[in-house]
Amino acid sequence: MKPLAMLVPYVLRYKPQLAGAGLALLLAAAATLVVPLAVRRMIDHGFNAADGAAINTYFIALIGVVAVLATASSLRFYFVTWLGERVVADLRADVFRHIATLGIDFFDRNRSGEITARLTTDTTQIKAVAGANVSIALRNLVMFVGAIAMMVVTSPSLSGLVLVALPIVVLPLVGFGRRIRARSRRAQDMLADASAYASEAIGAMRVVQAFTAEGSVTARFTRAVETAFVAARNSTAARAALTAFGIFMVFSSMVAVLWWGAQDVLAGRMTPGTLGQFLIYAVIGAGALGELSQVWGDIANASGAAERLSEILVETPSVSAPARPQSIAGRGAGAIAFEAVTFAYPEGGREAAIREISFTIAPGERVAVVGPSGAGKSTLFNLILRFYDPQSGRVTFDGIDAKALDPLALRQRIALVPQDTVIFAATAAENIGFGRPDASVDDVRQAAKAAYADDFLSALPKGYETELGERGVTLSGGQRQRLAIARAILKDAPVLLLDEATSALDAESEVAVQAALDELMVGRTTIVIAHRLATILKADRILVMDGGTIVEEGTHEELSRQGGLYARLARLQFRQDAA
Ligand SMILES: Nc1ncnc2c1ncn2[C@@H]1O[C@H](COP(=O)(O)OP(=O)(O)OP(=O)(O)O)[C@@H](O)[C@H]1O
Repeated sequence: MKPLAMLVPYVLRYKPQLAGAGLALLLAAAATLVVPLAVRRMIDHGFNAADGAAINTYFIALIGVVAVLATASSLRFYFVTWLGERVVADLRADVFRHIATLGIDFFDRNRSGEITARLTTDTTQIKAVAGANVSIALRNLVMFVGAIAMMVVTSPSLSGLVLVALPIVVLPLVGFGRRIRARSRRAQDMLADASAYASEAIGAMRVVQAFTAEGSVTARFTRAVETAFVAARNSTAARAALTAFGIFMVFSSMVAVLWWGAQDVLAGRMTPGTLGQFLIYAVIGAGALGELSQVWGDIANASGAAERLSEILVETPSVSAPARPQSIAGRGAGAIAFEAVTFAYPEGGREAAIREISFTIAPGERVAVVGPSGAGKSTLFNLILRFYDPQSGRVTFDGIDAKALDPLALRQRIALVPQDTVIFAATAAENIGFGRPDASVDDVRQAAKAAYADDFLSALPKGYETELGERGVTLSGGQRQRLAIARAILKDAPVLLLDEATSALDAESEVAVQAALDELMVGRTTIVIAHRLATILKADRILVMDGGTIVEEGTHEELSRQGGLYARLARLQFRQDAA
Protein backbone atom coordinates (compact mmCIF):
# COMPACT_ATOMS: atom_id res chain seq x y z
CA MET A 1 0.00 0.00 0.00
CA LYS A 2 3.09 2.20 -0.14
CA PRO A 3 2.00 4.31 -3.13
CA LEU A 4 -0.92 5.62 -1.09
CA ALA A 5 1.53 7.17 1.36
CA MET A 6 1.82 10.04 -1.11
CA LEU A 7 -1.67 11.09 -0.01
CA VAL A 8 -0.75 11.52 3.64
CA PRO A 9 0.71 15.04 3.37
CA TYR A 10 -2.38 16.10 1.45
CA VAL A 11 -4.74 14.79 4.11
CA LEU A 12 -2.68 16.34 6.89
CA ARG A 13 -3.24 19.80 5.42
CA TYR A 14 -6.80 19.63 6.71
CA LYS A 15 -6.38 18.81 10.37
CA PRO A 16 -9.71 20.23 11.62
CA GLN A 17 -11.73 18.15 9.17
CA LEU A 18 -9.56 15.16 9.96
CA ALA A 19 -10.20 15.62 13.67
CA GLY A 20 -13.92 16.03 13.00
CA ALA A 21 -14.00 12.83 10.99
CA GLY A 22 -12.05 10.94 13.65
CA LEU A 23 -14.31 12.14 16.45
CA ALA A 24 -17.49 11.29 14.56
CA LEU A 25 -16.04 7.90 13.76
CA LEU A 26 -15.27 7.06 17.38
CA LEU A 27 -18.65 8.30 18.53
CA ALA A 28 -20.51 6.19 15.99
CA ALA A 29 -18.48 3.12 16.86
CA ALA A 30 -19.02 3.59 20.56
CA ALA A 31 -22.78 3.99 20.03
CA THR A 32 -22.94 0.78 18.04
CA LEU A 33 -20.99 -1.13 20.65
CA VAL A 34 -23.26 0.01 23.48
CA VAL A 35 -26.35 -1.60 21.92
CA PRO A 36 -25.48 -5.25 22.75
CA LEU A 37 -25.00 -4.31 26.41
CA ALA A 38 -28.59 -3.19 26.54
CA VAL A 39 -29.73 -6.31 24.74
CA ARG A 40 -28.06 -8.55 27.30
CA ARG A 41 -29.69 -6.71 30.19
CA MET A 42 -33.02 -7.08 28.51
CA ILE A 43 -32.60 -10.80 27.96
CA ASP A 44 -31.22 -11.62 31.38
CA HIS A 45 -33.25 -9.23 33.58
CA GLY A 46 -35.76 -7.33 31.59
CA PHE A 47 -38.10 -10.07 30.55
CA ASN A 48 -38.48 -11.69 33.95
CA ALA A 49 -38.59 -8.45 35.95
CA ALA A 50 -42.11 -7.36 36.84
CA ASP A 51 -40.83 -3.80 36.70
CA GLY A 52 -41.99 -2.41 33.35
CA ALA A 53 -40.43 0.99 34.14
CA ALA A 54 -36.92 -0.50 33.83
CA ILE A 55 -37.77 -1.81 30.38
CA ASN A 56 -39.01 1.61 29.35
CA THR A 57 -35.76 3.22 30.48
CA TYR A 58 -33.80 0.76 28.41
CA PHE A 59 -35.82 1.47 25.33
CA ILE A 60 -35.59 5.23 25.74
CA ALA A 61 -31.86 4.94 26.30
CA LEU A 62 -31.65 2.84 23.17
CA ILE A 63 -33.37 5.54 21.10
CA GLY A 64 -30.90 8.06 22.51
CA VAL A 65 -28.00 5.87 21.51
CA VAL A 66 -29.41 5.45 18.02
CA ALA A 67 -29.79 9.22 17.68
CA VAL A 68 -26.11 9.66 18.55
CA LEU A 69 -25.26 6.94 16.08
CA ALA A 70 -27.23 8.61 13.27
CA THR A 71 -25.72 12.05 13.86
CA ALA A 72 -22.19 10.77 14.22
CA SER A 73 -22.51 8.64 11.08
CA SER A 74 -23.72 11.52 8.99
CA LEU A 75 -20.95 13.81 10.24
CA ARG A 76 -18.38 11.15 9.55
CA PHE A 77 -19.69 10.73 6.02
CA TYR A 78 -19.61 14.47 5.41
CA PHE A 79 -16.11 15.09 6.73
CA VAL A 80 -14.58 12.09 5.11
CA THR A 81 -16.14 12.72 1.70
CA TRP A 82 -15.13 16.35 1.96
CA LEU A 83 -11.56 15.26 2.65
CA GLY A 84 -11.59 12.94 -0.36
CA GLU A 85 -12.81 15.66 -2.71
CA ARG A 86 -10.41 18.21 -1.27
CA VAL A 87 -7.38 15.94 -1.44
CA VAL A 88 -8.08 14.97 -5.03
CA ALA A 89 -8.64 18.57 -6.09
CA ASP A 90 -5.26 19.50 -4.55
CA LEU A 91 -3.63 16.47 -6.07
CA ARG A 92 -4.94 17.27 -9.54
CA ALA A 93 -3.73 20.85 -9.31
CA ASP A 94 -0.32 19.72 -8.06
CA VAL A 95 0.12 17.09 -10.74
CA PHE A 96 -0.83 19.60 -13.42
CA ARG A 97 1.50 22.24 -11.99
CA HIS A 98 4.26 19.66 -12.05
CA ILE A 99 3.49 18.53 -15.59
CA ALA A 100 3.70 22.13 -16.76
CA THR A 101 7.28 22.39 -15.50
CA LEU A 102 8.52 19.26 -17.25
CA GLY A 103 10.89 19.47 -20.20
CA ILE A 104 9.62 19.23 -23.75
CA ASP A 105 11.26 15.80 -24.02
CA PHE A 106 8.66 14.50 -21.54
CA PHE A 107 5.94 15.50 -24.00
CA ASP A 108 7.89 13.90 -26.83
CA ARG A 109 7.92 10.64 -24.88
CA ASN A 110 4.34 10.59 -23.57
CA ARG A 111 1.06 10.83 -25.38
CA SER A 112 -1.00 13.77 -24.23
CA GLY A 113 -4.12 11.62 -23.89
CA GLU A 114 -2.24 9.31 -21.59
CA ILE A 115 -1.14 12.20 -19.38
CA THR A 116 -4.69 13.53 -19.29
CA ALA A 117 -5.98 10.12 -18.26
CA ARG A 118 -3.66 10.12 -15.29
CA LEU A 119 -4.89 13.54 -14.33
CA THR A 120 -8.57 12.54 -14.53
CA THR A 121 -9.32 8.83 -14.18
CA ASP A 122 -6.50 7.97 -11.82
CA THR A 123 -7.35 10.81 -9.51
CA THR A 124 -11.01 9.77 -9.60
CA GLN A 125 -10.02 6.31 -8.39
CA ILE A 126 -8.10 7.86 -5.59
CA LYS A 127 -11.04 10.06 -4.73
CA ALA A 128 -13.25 7.01 -4.24
CA VAL A 129 -10.75 5.68 -1.78
CA ALA A 130 -9.56 8.82 -0.06
CA GLY A 131 -13.22 9.65 0.48
CA ALA A 132 -15.78 6.95 1.02
CA ASN A 133 -13.57 3.92 1.34
CA VAL A 134 -11.25 5.27 3.94
CA SER A 135 -14.31 6.21 5.90
CA ILE A 136 -15.74 2.71 5.59
CA ALA A 137 -12.40 1.14 6.33
CA LEU A 138 -11.82 3.24 9.42
CA ARG A 139 -15.31 2.68 10.73
CA ASN A 140 -14.96 -1.04 10.28
CA LEU A 141 -11.50 -1.10 11.74
CA VAL A 142 -12.68 0.70 14.85
CA MET A 143 -15.78 -1.50 15.00
CA PHE A 144 -13.68 -4.59 14.57
CA VAL A 145 -11.23 -3.68 17.30
CA GLY A 146 -14.06 -2.52 19.55
CA ALA A 147 -16.04 -5.70 18.97
CA ILE A 148 -13.01 -7.87 19.72
CA ALA A 149 -12.36 -5.93 22.92
CA MET A 150 -15.98 -6.28 24.00
CA MET A 151 -15.92 -9.99 23.15
CA VAL A 152 -12.94 -10.44 25.43
CA VAL A 153 -14.77 -8.59 28.18
CA THR A 154 -17.90 -10.67 27.66
CA SER A 155 -16.27 -14.09 27.51
CA PRO A 156 -12.51 -14.50 27.60
CA SER A 157 -12.63 -18.19 26.81
CA LEU A 158 -14.76 -17.86 23.66
CA SER A 159 -12.65 -14.88 22.57
CA GLY A 160 -9.50 -16.97 22.86
CA LEU A 161 -10.99 -19.24 20.26
CA VAL A 162 -11.74 -16.31 17.97
CA LEU A 163 -8.24 -14.93 18.29
CA VAL A 164 -6.80 -18.23 17.19
CA ALA A 165 -9.04 -18.27 14.10
CA LEU A 166 -8.27 -14.65 13.19
CA PRO A 167 -4.85 -14.93 11.49
CA ILE A 168 -6.16 -17.77 9.33
CA VAL A 169 -8.75 -15.34 8.01
CA VAL A 170 -6.73 -12.15 7.79
CA LEU A 171 -3.36 -13.18 6.37
CA PRO A 172 -4.67 -14.47 3.03
CA LEU A 173 -6.59 -11.19 2.64
CA VAL A 174 -3.32 -9.26 2.59
CA GLY A 175 -1.93 -11.51 -0.11
CA PHE A 176 -5.05 -11.01 -2.20
CA GLY A 177 -4.65 -7.26 -1.87
CA ARG A 178 -1.26 -7.37 -3.56
CA ARG A 179 -2.58 -9.34 -6.48
CA ILE A 180 -5.46 -6.93 -6.92
CA ARG A 181 -3.17 -3.94 -6.93
CA ALA A 182 -1.03 -5.35 -9.72
CA ARG A 183 -4.06 -6.22 -11.80
CA SER A 184 -5.77 -2.92 -11.20
CA ARG A 185 -2.63 -1.08 -12.20
CA ARG A 186 -2.71 -2.93 -15.47
CA ALA A 187 -6.38 -2.17 -15.95
CA GLN A 188 -5.71 1.54 -15.45
CA ASP A 189 -2.83 1.42 -17.92
CA MET A 190 -5.04 -0.15 -20.54
CA LEU A 191 -7.83 2.32 -19.95
CA ALA A 192 -5.45 5.25 -20.27
CA ASP A 193 -4.22 3.73 -23.49
CA ALA A 194 -7.73 3.58 -24.87
CA SER A 195 -8.55 7.15 -23.89
CA ALA A 196 -5.27 8.42 -25.29
CA TYR A 197 -6.14 6.78 -28.58
CA ALA A 198 -9.64 8.22 -28.51
CA SER A 199 -8.47 11.76 -27.93
CA GLU A 200 -5.95 11.49 -30.75
CA ALA A 201 -8.57 10.19 -33.15
CA ILE A 202 -11.19 12.72 -32.09
CA GLY A 203 -8.72 15.56 -32.48
CA ALA A 204 -7.96 14.39 -35.99
CA MET A 205 -11.50 13.53 -37.08
CA ARG A 206 -11.28 15.65 -40.23
CA VAL A 207 -8.35 13.63 -41.46
CA VAL A 208 -9.96 10.37 -40.33
CA GLN A 209 -13.13 11.08 -42.30
CA ALA A 210 -11.31 12.48 -45.29
CA PHE A 211 -9.41 9.20 -45.56
CA THR A 212 -12.63 7.27 -44.74
CA ALA A 213 -10.71 5.63 -41.92
CA GLU A 214 -13.67 5.65 -39.51
CA GLY A 215 -13.85 1.87 -39.62
CA SER A 216 -10.23 1.16 -38.84
CA VAL A 217 -10.04 3.87 -36.19
CA THR A 218 -13.17 2.52 -34.52
CA ALA A 219 -11.84 -1.02 -34.70
CA ARG A 220 -8.61 0.05 -33.05
CA PHE A 221 -10.40 1.90 -30.32
CA THR A 222 -12.73 -1.06 -29.76
CA ARG A 223 -9.71 -3.30 -29.42
CA ALA A 224 -8.16 -0.95 -26.89
CA VAL A 225 -11.42 -0.84 -24.93
CA GLU A 226 -11.66 -4.63 -25.10
CA THR A 227 -8.14 -4.98 -23.70
CA ALA A 228 -9.07 -2.55 -20.95
CA PHE A 229 -12.16 -4.65 -20.24
CA VAL A 230 -10.17 -7.84 -19.96
CA ALA A 231 -7.74 -6.16 -17.59
CA ALA A 232 -10.62 -4.78 -15.51
CA ARG A 233 -12.32 -8.20 -15.49
CA ASN A 234 -9.15 -9.85 -14.21
CA SER A 235 -8.86 -7.33 -11.45
CA THR A 236 -12.56 -7.74 -10.59
CA ALA A 237 -12.25 -11.53 -10.55
CA ALA A 238 -9.48 -11.25 -7.99
CA ARG A 239 -11.66 -8.98 -5.90
CA ALA A 240 -14.64 -11.28 -6.20
CA ALA A 241 -12.56 -14.22 -5.03
CA LEU A 242 -11.37 -12.11 -2.15
CA THR A 243 -14.93 -11.28 -1.16
CA ALA A 244 -16.08 -14.92 -1.27
CA PHE A 245 -13.11 -16.06 0.71
CA GLY A 246 -13.50 -13.31 3.26
CA ILE A 247 -17.20 -13.88 3.85
CA PHE A 248 -16.91 -17.65 4.07
CA MET A 249 -13.97 -17.67 6.44
CA VAL A 250 -15.41 -15.04 8.69
CA PHE A 251 -18.85 -16.53 9.04
CA SER A 252 -17.83 -20.16 9.25
CA SER A 253 -15.41 -19.42 12.03
CA MET A 254 -18.20 -17.53 13.75
CA VAL A 255 -20.54 -20.49 13.52
CA ALA A 256 -17.87 -22.68 15.04
CA VAL A 257 -17.43 -20.30 17.94
CA LEU A 258 -21.17 -20.12 18.40
CA TRP A 259 -21.45 -23.89 18.61
CA TRP A 260 -18.81 -23.86 21.30
CA GLY A 261 -20.70 -21.19 23.21
CA ALA A 262 -23.96 -23.14 22.94
CA GLN A 263 -22.24 -26.06 24.69
CA ASP A 264 -21.25 -23.69 27.52
CA VAL A 265 -24.81 -22.44 27.93
CA LEU A 266 -26.18 -26.01 27.96
CA ALA A 267 -23.65 -26.94 30.62
CA GLY A 268 -24.67 -23.90 32.65
CA ARG A 269 -21.24 -22.26 32.42
CA MET A 270 -22.66 -19.16 30.71
CA THR A 271 -25.98 -17.29 30.82
CA PRO A 272 -28.02 -17.12 27.60
CA GLY A 273 -27.82 -13.30 27.77
CA THR A 274 -24.05 -13.41 27.80
CA LEU A 275 -24.02 -15.68 24.79
CA GLY A 276 -26.51 -13.36 23.07
CA GLN A 277 -24.31 -10.35 23.79
CA PHE A 278 -21.22 -12.20 22.64
CA LEU A 279 -23.02 -13.26 19.51
CA ILE A 280 -23.97 -9.68 18.60
CA TYR A 281 -20.38 -8.55 19.09
CA ALA A 282 -19.21 -11.43 16.97
CA VAL A 283 -21.66 -10.45 14.23
CA ILE A 284 -20.48 -6.84 14.40
CA GLY A 285 -16.83 -7.92 14.33
CA ALA A 286 -17.38 -10.36 11.51
CA GLY A 287 -19.42 -7.87 9.51
CA ALA A 288 -16.66 -5.31 9.96
CA LEU A 289 -14.05 -7.77 8.80
CA GLY A 290 -16.17 -8.73 5.79
CA GLU A 291 -16.55 -5.11 4.77
CA LEU A 292 -12.88 -4.49 5.39
CA SER A 293 -11.98 -7.21 2.95
CA GLN A 294 -14.13 -5.54 0.29
CA VAL A 295 -12.74 -2.11 0.94
CA TRP A 296 -9.28 -3.63 0.94
CA GLY A 297 -9.83 -4.40 -2.72
CA ASP A 298 -10.79 -0.81 -3.48
CA ILE A 299 -7.81 0.49 -1.60
CA ALA A 300 -5.56 -1.84 -3.56
CA ASN A 301 -7.13 -0.42 -6.73
CA ALA A 302 -6.42 3.14 -5.71
CA SER A 303 -2.95 2.17 -4.78
CA GLY A 304 -2.37 1.20 -8.40
CA ALA A 305 -3.68 4.59 -9.49
CA ALA A 306 -1.50 6.38 -6.95
CA GLU A 307 1.49 4.53 -8.31
CA ARG A 308 0.76 5.85 -11.80
CA LEU A 309 0.45 9.39 -10.46
CA SER A 310 3.66 9.23 -8.46
CA GLU A 311 5.46 8.20 -11.61
CA ILE A 312 4.60 11.61 -13.00
CA LEU A 313 5.40 13.43 -9.79
CA VAL A 314 8.90 11.95 -9.60
CA GLU A 315 9.72 13.08 -13.16
CA THR A 316 12.22 15.89 -12.88
CA PRO A 317 12.30 18.69 -15.45
CA SER A 318 15.12 17.97 -17.89
CA VAL A 319 15.72 21.68 -18.28
CA SER A 320 15.73 23.79 -15.14
CA ALA A 321 17.25 26.88 -13.64
CA PRO A 322 20.67 26.46 -12.01
CA ALA A 323 20.88 27.02 -8.24
CA ARG A 324 22.09 30.56 -8.80
CA PRO A 325 21.01 31.67 -12.25
CA GLN A 326 22.71 34.61 -13.90
CA SER A 327 20.46 37.49 -14.81
CA ILE A 328 19.99 39.24 -18.10
CA ALA A 329 20.40 43.01 -17.79
CA GLY A 330 16.99 44.68 -17.99
CA ARG A 331 14.91 43.82 -20.97
CA GLY A 332 17.93 42.27 -22.69
CA ALA A 333 19.66 43.41 -25.87
CA GLY A 334 18.85 40.28 -27.86
CA ALA A 335 22.22 38.96 -29.02
CA ILE A 336 22.11 35.25 -29.84
CA ALA A 337 25.12 33.05 -30.49
CA PHE A 338 25.76 29.35 -31.09
CA GLU A 339 29.27 28.13 -30.26
CA ALA A 340 30.07 24.73 -31.78
CA VAL A 341 26.65 23.38 -30.80
CA THR A 342 25.88 19.71 -31.36
CA PHE A 343 22.51 18.31 -30.40
CA ALA A 344 20.65 15.02 -30.83
CA TYR A 345 17.03 14.60 -29.71
CA PRO A 346 16.60 12.24 -26.75
CA GLU A 347 14.18 10.20 -28.84
CA GLY A 348 15.97 10.74 -32.11
CA GLY A 349 18.39 7.85 -31.97
CA ARG A 350 22.08 8.58 -32.26
CA GLU A 351 21.79 10.82 -35.31
CA ALA A 352 22.49 14.45 -34.31
CA ALA A 353 19.87 16.95 -35.51
CA ILE A 354 22.48 19.69 -35.63
CA ARG A 355 26.24 19.36 -35.65
CA GLU A 356 29.00 21.78 -34.64
CA ILE A 357 26.99 24.85 -35.50
CA SER A 358 28.43 28.29 -34.79
CA PHE A 359 27.02 31.70 -35.62
CA THR A 360 26.47 35.07 -33.99
CA ILE A 361 23.45 37.29 -34.38
CA ALA A 362 23.77 40.90 -33.26
CA PRO A 363 20.97 42.74 -31.45
CA GLY A 364 18.41 44.01 -33.93
CA GLU A 365 19.76 41.91 -36.79
CA ARG A 366 17.33 40.17 -39.12
CA VAL A 367 18.44 36.68 -40.11
CA ALA A 368 16.66 34.25 -42.41
CA VAL A 369 17.27 30.53 -41.99
CA VAL A 370 16.61 28.43 -45.05
CA GLY A 371 17.23 24.83 -45.98
CA PRO A 372 15.51 21.67 -47.10
CA SER A 373 13.08 19.80 -44.87
CA GLY A 374 14.75 18.09 -41.91
CA ALA A 375 17.82 20.32 -42.14
CA GLY A 376 17.50 21.29 -38.46
CA LYS A 377 15.92 24.73 -38.73
CA SER A 378 13.24 24.15 -36.08
CA THR A 379 15.87 22.55 -33.89
CA LEU A 380 17.69 25.90 -33.77
CA PHE A 381 14.53 27.45 -32.34
CA ASN A 382 14.15 24.64 -29.82
CA LEU A 383 17.66 25.30 -28.56
CA ILE A 384 17.29 29.09 -28.49
CA LEU A 385 14.15 28.65 -26.39
CA ARG A 386 16.08 26.13 -24.28
CA PHE A 387 13.50 23.42 -24.73
CA TYR A 388 16.52 21.15 -24.80
CA ASP A 389 20.17 21.57 -23.83
CA PRO A 390 22.84 20.75 -26.41
CA GLN A 391 25.13 17.78 -25.84
CA SER A 392 28.15 19.96 -26.57
CA GLY A 393 28.85 23.60 -27.27
CA ARG A 394 26.89 26.55 -25.90
CA VAL A 395 23.94 28.66 -26.88
CA THR A 396 24.23 32.16 -25.48
CA PHE A 397 21.81 35.03 -24.95
CA ASP A 398 23.50 38.43 -24.57
CA GLY A 399 26.75 36.53 -24.07
CA ILE A 400 25.41 34.41 -21.19
CA ASP A 401 25.27 30.63 -21.53
CA ALA A 402 21.59 29.66 -21.73
CA LYS A 403 22.26 26.90 -19.19
CA ALA A 404 23.25 29.54 -16.64
CA LEU A 405 19.90 31.28 -17.08
CA ASP A 406 16.53 30.57 -15.59
CA PRO A 407 14.57 29.22 -18.58
CA LEU A 408 11.64 31.43 -17.58
CA ALA A 409 13.79 34.59 -17.68
CA LEU A 410 15.16 33.53 -21.05
CA ARG A 411 11.79 32.72 -22.61
CA GLN A 412 10.28 35.95 -21.31
CA ARG A 413 12.67 37.72 -23.68
CA ILE A 414 11.74 35.71 -26.73
CA ALA A 415 8.54 35.93 -28.74
CA LEU A 416 7.65 32.96 -30.89
CA VAL A 417 5.37 33.03 -33.88
CA PRO A 418 5.00 29.37 -34.81
CA GLN A 419 4.03 28.00 -38.18
CA ASP A 420 0.68 26.82 -36.92
CA THR A 421 -0.97 29.17 -34.50
CA VAL A 422 -2.50 27.52 -31.49
CA ILE A 423 -5.80 29.13 -30.59
CA PHE A 424 -6.95 28.31 -27.08
CA ALA A 425 -10.58 27.88 -26.12
CA ALA A 426 -10.77 31.37 -24.64
CA THR A 427 -11.82 34.84 -25.72
CA ALA A 428 -9.97 36.67 -28.47
CA ALA A 429 -8.57 39.11 -25.90
CA GLU A 430 -7.34 36.26 -23.69
CA ASN A 431 -5.76 34.60 -26.68
CA ILE A 432 -3.77 37.71 -27.52
CA GLY A 433 -2.87 38.37 -23.88
CA PHE A 434 -1.66 34.79 -23.50
CA GLY A 435 1.93 35.76 -22.79
CA ARG A 436 0.97 38.78 -20.70
CA PRO A 437 -2.18 38.12 -18.67
CA ASP A 438 -1.76 41.49 -16.92
CA ALA A 439 -2.11 43.44 -20.17
CA SER A 440 -4.94 45.98 -20.21
CA VAL A 441 -7.78 45.92 -22.72
CA ASP A 442 -6.14 48.90 -24.35
CA ASP A 443 -2.77 47.14 -24.69
CA VAL A 444 -4.49 44.17 -26.30
CA ARG A 445 -6.29 46.40 -28.75
CA GLN A 446 -3.10 48.29 -29.62
CA ALA A 447 -1.30 45.04 -30.31
CA ALA A 448 -4.17 43.80 -32.45
CA LYS A 449 -4.16 47.06 -34.41
CA ALA A 450 -0.43 46.80 -35.03
CA ALA A 451 -0.95 43.22 -36.18
CA TYR A 452 -3.74 44.25 -38.59
CA ALA A 453 -6.09 42.07 -36.59
CA ASP A 454 -8.31 44.76 -35.10
CA ASP A 455 -10.65 44.92 -38.08
CA PHE A 456 -11.73 41.31 -38.08
CA LEU A 457 -11.65 40.94 -34.30
CA SER A 458 -13.91 43.96 -33.81
CA ALA A 459 -16.29 42.48 -36.35
CA LEU A 460 -16.73 39.26 -34.35
CA PRO A 461 -20.14 38.82 -32.65
CA LYS A 462 -18.85 39.91 -29.24
CA GLY A 463 -15.72 41.68 -30.47
CA TYR A 464 -12.66 40.90 -28.36
CA GLU A 465 -14.81 38.99 -25.90
CA THR A 466 -15.83 36.40 -28.51
CA GLU A 467 -14.93 32.84 -27.59
CA LEU A 468 -12.46 31.33 -30.04
CA GLY A 469 -11.13 27.85 -30.49
CA GLU A 470 -12.77 24.48 -30.23
CA ARG A 471 -16.09 25.63 -28.92
CA GLY A 472 -16.11 29.06 -30.48
CA VAL A 473 -15.48 30.95 -33.65
CA THR A 474 -12.97 29.43 -36.03
CA LEU A 475 -10.56 31.89 -37.61
CA SER A 476 -9.14 31.65 -41.10
CA GLY A 477 -5.47 30.83 -41.62
CA GLY A 478 -4.49 34.45 -42.20
CA GLN A 479 -6.51 35.64 -39.22
CA ARG A 480 -4.87 33.06 -37.00
CA GLN A 481 -1.46 34.22 -38.12
CA ARG A 482 -2.29 37.83 -37.39
CA LEU A 483 -3.58 36.83 -33.96
CA ALA A 484 -0.26 35.08 -33.32
CA ILE A 485 1.55 38.22 -34.41
CA ALA A 486 -0.58 40.35 -32.08
CA ARG A 487 0.33 37.93 -29.29
CA ALA A 488 4.03 38.43 -30.06
CA ILE A 489 3.69 42.22 -30.36
CA LEU A 490 2.01 42.34 -26.97
CA LYS A 491 4.78 40.24 -25.46
CA ASP A 492 7.23 42.90 -26.67
CA ALA A 493 10.36 40.75 -26.40
CA PRO A 494 13.80 41.75 -27.77
CA VAL A 495 14.10 38.51 -29.74
CA LEU A 496 11.60 37.27 -32.26
CA LEU A 497 11.53 33.72 -33.57
CA LEU A 498 9.34 33.47 -36.60
CA ASP A 499 8.50 30.22 -38.28
CA GLU A 500 6.96 31.38 -41.48
CA ALA A 501 3.87 29.50 -42.59
CA THR A 502 4.54 27.38 -45.65
CA SER A 503 0.99 27.57 -46.89
CA ALA A 504 0.20 30.55 -49.05
CA LEU A 505 -2.62 32.84 -48.05
CA ASP A 506 -4.81 34.69 -50.50
CA ALA A 507 -3.17 37.87 -51.74
CA GLU A 508 -5.13 40.18 -49.48
CA SER A 509 -4.42 38.22 -46.26
CA GLU A 510 -0.82 37.88 -47.33
CA VAL A 511 -0.45 41.65 -47.55
CA ALA A 512 -2.02 42.08 -44.11
CA VAL A 513 0.15 39.38 -42.54
CA GLN A 514 3.27 40.82 -44.14
CA ALA A 515 2.48 44.31 -42.93
CA ALA A 516 1.85 42.92 -39.45
CA LEU A 517 5.17 41.11 -39.49
CA ASP A 518 7.06 44.21 -40.62
CA GLU A 519 5.56 46.00 -37.66
CA LEU A 520 6.57 43.18 -35.32
CA MET A 521 10.19 42.95 -36.53
CA VAL A 522 11.07 46.60 -35.94
CA GLY A 523 13.79 46.95 -33.32
CA ARG A 524 14.01 43.25 -32.53
CA THR A 525 16.56 40.58 -33.24
CA THR A 526 14.64 38.45 -35.68
CA ILE A 527 15.37 34.91 -36.74
CA VAL A 528 12.95 33.66 -39.32
CA ILE A 529 12.63 30.23 -40.84
CA ALA A 530 11.77 31.62 -44.23
CA HIS A 531 9.75 30.17 -47.06
CA ARG A 532 8.94 33.35 -48.92
CA LEU A 533 11.38 35.13 -51.16
CA ALA A 534 10.12 38.52 -49.96
CA THR A 535 11.08 37.69 -46.39
CA ILE A 536 14.47 36.42 -47.44
CA LEU A 537 15.19 39.54 -49.48
CA LYS A 538 14.50 41.71 -46.46
CA ALA A 539 16.92 39.79 -44.25
CA ASP A 540 20.32 41.25 -43.37
CA ARG A 541 21.84 37.81 -43.66
CA ILE A 542 20.83 34.32 -44.73
CA LEU A 543 21.95 31.08 -43.04
CA VAL A 544 21.59 28.08 -45.32
CA MET A 545 21.25 24.78 -43.44
CA ASP A 546 21.55 21.25 -44.70
CA GLY A 547 21.88 17.97 -42.80
CA GLY A 548 22.29 19.70 -39.44
CA THR A 549 25.05 22.12 -40.42
CA ILE A 550 25.29 25.61 -41.88
CA VAL A 551 26.51 25.18 -45.42
CA GLU A 552 26.31 28.74 -46.74
CA GLU A 553 25.97 32.19 -45.27
CA GLY A 554 25.53 35.60 -46.88
CA THR A 555 23.05 37.91 -48.58
CA HIS A 556 20.70 36.92 -51.34
CA GLU A 557 22.95 38.39 -54.00
CA GLU A 558 26.09 36.76 -52.67
CA LEU A 559 24.49 33.37 -52.31
CA SER A 560 22.74 33.50 -55.66
CA ARG A 561 26.07 34.20 -57.30
CA GLN A 562 27.70 31.23 -55.57
CA GLY A 563 25.35 28.89 -57.37
CA GLY A 564 25.18 26.42 -54.43
CA LEU A 565 22.31 24.98 -52.40
CA TYR A 566 20.77 28.41 -51.84
CA ALA A 567 20.67 29.23 -55.53
CA ARG A 568 18.95 25.91 -56.17
CA LEU A 569 16.42 26.38 -53.36
CA ALA A 570 15.74 29.93 -54.48
CA ARG A 571 14.89 28.71 -57.92
CA LEU A 572 12.67 25.77 -56.89
CA GLN A 573 11.34 26.26 -53.42
CA PHE A 574 10.75 29.78 -52.22
CA ARG A 575 7.34 31.20 -52.74
CA GLN A 576 7.48 34.22 -54.94
CA ASP A 577 4.16 35.74 -53.95
CA ALA A 578 3.46 39.39 -54.39
CA ALA A 579 4.03 41.82 -51.54
N1 LIG B 1 11.14 15.95 -31.07
C1 LIG B 1 11.97 15.28 -31.86
N2 LIG B 1 12.42 14.06 -31.49
C2 LIG B 1 13.27 13.37 -32.28
N3 LIG B 1 13.73 13.80 -33.46
C3 LIG B 1 13.32 15.00 -33.90
C4 LIG B 1 12.41 15.79 -33.12
N4 LIG B 1 12.19 16.93 -33.82
C5 LIG B 1 12.90 16.84 -34.94
N5 LIG B 1 13.60 15.70 -35.01
C6 LIG B 1 14.55 15.29 -36.08
O1 LIG B 1 15.60 16.24 -36.14
C7 LIG B 1 15.94 16.54 -37.48
C8 LIG B 1 15.84 18.03 -37.75
O2 LIG B 1 14.49 18.42 -37.61
P1 LIG B 1 13.98 19.92 -37.70
O3 LIG B 1 12.56 19.90 -37.26
O4 LIG B 1 14.90 20.81 -36.99
O5 LIG B 1 14.05 20.20 -39.27
P2 LIG B 1 13.54 21.43 -40.09
O6 LIG B 1 14.69 21.93 -40.87
O7 LIG B 1 12.87 22.40 -39.20
O8 LIG B 1 12.51 20.74 -41.06
P3 LIG B 1 11.11 21.33 -41.68
O9 LIG B 1 11.47 22.45 -42.58
O10 LIG B 1 10.57 20.17 -42.43
O11 LIG B 1 10.27 21.73 -40.52
C9 LIG B 1 15.01 15.72 -38.36
O12 LIG B 1 15.74 14.60 -38.79
C10 LIG B 1 13.89 15.31 -37.44
O13 LIG B 1 13.41 14.04 -37.78
